[in-house]
Amino acid sequence: MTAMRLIVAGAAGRMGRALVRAISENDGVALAGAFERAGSDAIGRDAGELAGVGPLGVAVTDDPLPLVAAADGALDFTTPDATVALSELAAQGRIVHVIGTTGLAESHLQRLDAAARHAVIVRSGNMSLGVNLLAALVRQAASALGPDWDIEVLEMHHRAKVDAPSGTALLLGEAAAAGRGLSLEENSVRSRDGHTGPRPEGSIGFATLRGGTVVGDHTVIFAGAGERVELSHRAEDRMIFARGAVKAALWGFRRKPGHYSMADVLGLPSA
Ligand SMILES: NC(=O)C1=CN([C@@H]2O[C@H](COP(=O)(O)OP(=O)(O)OC[C@H]3O[C@@H](n4cnc5c(N)ncnc54)[C@H](OP(=O)(O)O)[C@@H]3O)[C@@H](O)[C@H]2O)C=CC1
Ligand SMILES: O=C(O)C1=N[C@H](C(=O)O)C[C@H](O)C1
Repeated sequence: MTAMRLIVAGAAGRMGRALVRAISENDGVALAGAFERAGSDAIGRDAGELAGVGPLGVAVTDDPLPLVAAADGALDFTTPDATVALSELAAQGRIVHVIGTTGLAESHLQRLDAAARHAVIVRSGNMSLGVNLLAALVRQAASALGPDWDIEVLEMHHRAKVDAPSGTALLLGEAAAAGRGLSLEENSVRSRDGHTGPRPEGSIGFATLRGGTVVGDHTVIFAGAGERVELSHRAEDRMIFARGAVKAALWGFRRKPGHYSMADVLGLPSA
């Protein structure tokens, strides 16, 4: 069987390098290209050397267009604007676009939906098996525990993370809201400061911590009268996300265009 040809966006980034490593360890996929932001110091360097797996004969470029034309899929953990631009190329090339990028606004999501008419988009705020299982458990707990249990989502990430709450925290919030039959948008409290007044009934709160090199910690707290239930996930290695992204690409290969989630890939209930 011929390997699925994958390209990596943001190949010099923290996740980009993990993605190149994940591709190099999986015989079902092959690295067909790697690109970075124009002006990046990584342009011209070998993607395998950047990733620490030795030379792979794939130089980092700054032009995704010819790469998309010769690929079956793209793995993309970059920025919202870069992701939307790549989704338009993925639609033209009718390829799989696996998106891990977080911090997307409604306007970005609308453009991804448009691209998903022709591309197979698999997008998730967290590509790990553990977090997607956690989301299913959170949904179940939110439904079983009932409205007098307050829900708070706590997350901590490394000092370089630029968006908050994390994509995972929002995914877990969506799962909790689905379990309660609520809209997250209408019930979330994303920050607190000063005289906030008491906690609005039925709200889902978010708290964000940043520091050091933390890969990603998430806890959903169900706080009842006199007791608490806490469901947690701790990511110890970015390879869990990268291997999940490769799995998503293989799942999406030759599937019909659409906007899918990691829950679809893993066969788990989605929020
Ligand atoms: N869904 C999931 O499972 C996970 C999602 N993430 C998300 O992935 C994203 C990236 O995270 P991380 O790897 O830590 O961040 P990094 O900043 O380390 O990597 C992002 C890379 O993308 C590059 N880039 C920026 N613009 C473009 C462009 N137009 N074309 C190509 N490359 C570009 C950056 O280049 P430069 O630095 O030169 O600007 C950088 O090398 C974040 O949104 C993060 O939240 C992270 C882990 C898991
Ligand atoms: O930026 C990160 O690092 C991570 N981002 C994702 C998120 O926003 O949830 C996933 C993971 O927690 C790491």
